[in-house]
Formats: sequence, C-alpha cells, structure tokens
Amino acid sequence: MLELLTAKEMSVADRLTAERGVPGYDLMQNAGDAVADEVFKRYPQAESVSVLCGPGNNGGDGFVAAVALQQKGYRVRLGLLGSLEKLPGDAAAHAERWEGEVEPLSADLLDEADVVIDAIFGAGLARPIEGDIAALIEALNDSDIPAIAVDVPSGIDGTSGSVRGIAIEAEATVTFFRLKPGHLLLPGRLYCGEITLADIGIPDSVLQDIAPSAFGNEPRLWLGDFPWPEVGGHKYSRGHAVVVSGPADATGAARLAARGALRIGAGLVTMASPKDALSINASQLTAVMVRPVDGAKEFSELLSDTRKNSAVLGPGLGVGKPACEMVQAALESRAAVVIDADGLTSFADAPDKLFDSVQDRQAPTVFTPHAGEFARLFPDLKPKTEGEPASKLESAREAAKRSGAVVVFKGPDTVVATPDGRASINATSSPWLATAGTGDVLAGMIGGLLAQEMLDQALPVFEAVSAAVWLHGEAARAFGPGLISEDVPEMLPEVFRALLTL
Ligand SMILES: NC(=O)C1=CN([C@@H]2O[C@H](COP(=O)(O)OP(=O)(O)OC[C@H]3O[C@@H](n4cnc5c(N)ncnc54)[C@H](O)[C@@H]3O)[C@@H](O)[C@H]2O)[C@@H](O)CC1
Ligand SMILES: [K+]
Repeated sequence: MLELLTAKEMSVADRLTAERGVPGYDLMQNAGDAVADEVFKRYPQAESVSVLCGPGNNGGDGFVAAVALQQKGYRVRLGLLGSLEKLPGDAAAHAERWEGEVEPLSADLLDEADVVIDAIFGAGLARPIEGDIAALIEALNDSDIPAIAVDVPSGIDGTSGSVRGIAIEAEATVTFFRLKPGHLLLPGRLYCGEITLADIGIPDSVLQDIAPSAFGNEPRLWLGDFPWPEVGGHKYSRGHAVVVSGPADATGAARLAARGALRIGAGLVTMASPKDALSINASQLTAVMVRPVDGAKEFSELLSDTRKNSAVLGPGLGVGKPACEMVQAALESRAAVVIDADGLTSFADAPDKLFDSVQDRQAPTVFTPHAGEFARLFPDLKPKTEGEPASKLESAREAAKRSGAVVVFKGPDTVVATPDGRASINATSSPWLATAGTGDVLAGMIGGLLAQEMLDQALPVFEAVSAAVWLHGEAARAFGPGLISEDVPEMLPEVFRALLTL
C-alpha cells in the first residue's frame, strides 16, 4: 500500500485491469459506492446531499454516488458541468442510471445542502480552474458545508500536490487503489482532510508492470531490515559516526547532530572539533568523544581510520572556502557523508564542483537541504507555484540525478530521492519541528543510521535515509507541543519502543 501512483500510472492501472477482464464500468461502480459509504459513515443524520459532477470520469463516480445515496434515503441534488451527451463512456453509462434532475453546476446547489460531494475534477485536471467553477469553489470553501472529495479535491493536482487556480478544502477524500503523490505533498495534503483508500477491484498484480518508484514513507518501507542491535553485538559493530563542530562561537548545532547520531543507535560518535572549541565541546559532551581537528588535512587524517564510517558536516560549519575544503576531505574518504546547512551553502557559487566529487564516490552521500538551501544548489529546480505544476518530488529526483547524492528535500513533506529515481514522501511531521536546530538533529540521525548501515548493508541507503526522516518526524509528533530541537533525540527511545511492537 506504500506505492504512490501518478495520474499516468493510475491510467495504466486502469488499462491493465481492463485487460485482466474487469471492466471500467465496474471500477467506477465500486469507486462511487465507496464515496457513498464514506458519506453514510460520516453523516448518517444528514438529510440532503448535493453532488457536483465534472465532465469526465470523476463526474461519473459522482453519478454512482448520487444513485447509491438516494437509495439510502438521502435527498440528493446533482449538478453537471457540461452536457450529458459529452460524458465519456463509463460515466455516460452510469449517468443513465440517475433518474433525478441533472442541474447545471452552480452555487445554487449549495442551498440547503448538508453535505457536498466533490466529483468535479480528479486525475484529469489539466489546467487552472477559472470563472464560474472557481466562484462555486470559493462559495463552498466559505460555507460551513463539509465536502467529500472523490479521488482528489478538485483543483489539486494529484501528481504534484499543487493548487491549480483554486481548490476545494475537503473534509475527507476517498481515493482508489493507491494514494497519489499529491495526497502527501503540500499544499495538496492540507486540502484532502482525512484520506480513505478504497479497494475498487484493481488487482495488486498490475504494480509489477507499472513498477512505481515513489512511496509513502512509512515503517513498512524499511522496518523489515532495520539494524536493531543484536545480542552478540558490541559498540564497534554498530558503526562510528563523526560529526564536525563549528568554531567556538558555533558549536551547538554539531552537538545536536551528535546527539541525534548517538540516539539513533551509532555505536560510537566522535566530535571533530576545532582546537579553540575543544573545551567547550568537551564540557558539554559525555558519551560523545571529542577529537581536535583543525582544517581539511587533519580531518582527512581522522577519516583515514576507516572504522569511522560516517561523517556529518554542515551544522554550524560556517560558509566559505574552509567549509568547502572540509566537505571535499569528507568526500575523498570512504565514509558515508551527510552534508547539511553551511556545507551545502558553501557550494552555492560552484555546485558542479560539489556534484563532480560526489559522482566519483562509492560510499553513500546525502544532502539535506531545506527549501532555501535547495534553491541555492539547484536554482532551476525550485518547485514553481504558478502555471504548470512542478512538483517537489520531481525537483528532488532531478537534484539527486544531477548531483549523484541522495537528496533529502526537507519540509513538512520531506522527500527523499535517490539518483536512480526512487523516492519517498514523509507525512509524519509536526508544526513544532519548525524551530532552530531540528535540521541539525536530522543530519546527525541520518549519519548515525548510515554508520550502522555501512557495516551490514541489510538496510539499503534509500531505506536508511527514509527511516531517519520518518523517525525524526515521528519523534517530534510524539513529543507534541513545546518541542525544541533537544527533545527530538530524547524521544527516540519511545518511538523505537512503539516500533518494536509492530
Ligand atoms: N483510472 C482509474 O482506474 C479510475 C478512475 N476513476 C475516476 O476517473 C477520474 C479521472 O477521470 P478523467 O481522466 O476522465 O478526468 P477528470 O474526470 O478528472 O477530468 C477530465 C475532464 O475535465 C476537463 N478539465 C480538466 N481540467 C479542467 C479545468 N481546469 N477546467 C475545466 N475543465 C477541465 C477535461 O477537459 C475533461 O473533460 C479519477 O480521478 C477517478 O475519480 C474511477 O472511475 C475509478 C477507476
Ligand atoms: K474531485
């Protein structure tokens, strides 16, 4: 259930299902019935339902729901955009079974409606919504009437999650077979309300042909291979992460990262600290070891001990040439490397130089940019908000391909993308994560998990990075209000305990 399907992949699923002998007419019946069930489940006391139907198959699902709800005893009104004659085949066939009046699609349908079904546009949304339909959607959003969206809220691009013109703010969305990226990406996710996934008769076997490459980031994606400590293990069998500290006036970020690395299970964590910051770091750290390291040459020497199999740098590092040299030193080592914050920004003027060094590597490299850092490294890939929908998912994939790194494009909908096109979208998050230092903790957590992964490649890099992202979001969610970055690593034991019971 983790696969996410684009509109194109969904239409392939449709075709493959037809080839296996299940007619589209039946799929539409099941889809519309699932929508009617959702209305019945949520609003058993409602009396009148208005169904807003568009000119395509999304509207066809609306006709099915209208028939089903009328049979359940609701007073149902139905409005159609366009004419009955122009409906596509399956939708036209189902429309024939609707015996009530077909009204024009207008705000009139909102009068006295207790519930509205949004079957205007689904996967076939092809351009921004304008004119009368935009006005209708605005009136619906301004009203208190709950809307149940069919497949996606009309106006949301299911593949990119962007709003095309205007979109319906749904109370709930019923989608079919698999989620679409736009259900998890922002702003789409915010319009969907609660999402129900309905089985409409598409067999799972179609996925073998489609080979989807985007996934919802859930424990099932990586839990089976998670590197739980073993009874016979010892600290050296759990990897050794190195975190680079900034100068004396900027050491906190690296300590947050080090704490994240330790709590996610790295056997050893060493802080590579400039000598002028050594005593500050030493006085604040206990389980994390501190080693004096000034400049790229000394850093290379430290990493020449290949037991130190993961390096995290960027938090508090400072922007400039010395930071670039430190990053280059890490990339020349055999360790897994996580580059965050200043480590990325330092290459804003010469991103290709960074990418060239990454492309040559055998060990994993991970970039963890937030939107600002992403735009500095990949200015042409910044997701657009107007016009053609560019998606954060596609931007992250393109960035991974160009750079050769696993790209963690952070935000409330963090995307992890690999150069070969695999990607996950994370929906566990918390608004409280928007606070100083949480990104540093994430970089450390990724480094800490990669240190373990490097020893026992059970958990491949894509899964390991996705796991760290999920654990980070879940730790914040579990802590809840008042979270500060220091709390994130400290919540990991509780999150792990819950995972162990799954
Ligand atoms: N693919 C599948 O396996 C299934 C699909 N079903 C439904 O079919 C839907 C997709 O149907 P369609 O491909 O017919 O697409 P839609 O019904 O989403 O919309 C296509 C129609 O809307 C028009 N349109 C698009 N954007 C517009 C805009 N901004 N302003 C005005 N008109 C616009 C198009 O010209 C076309 O007539 C899904 O979302 C789902 O609800 C279900 O019936 C079940 C099975
Ligand atoms: K819809």
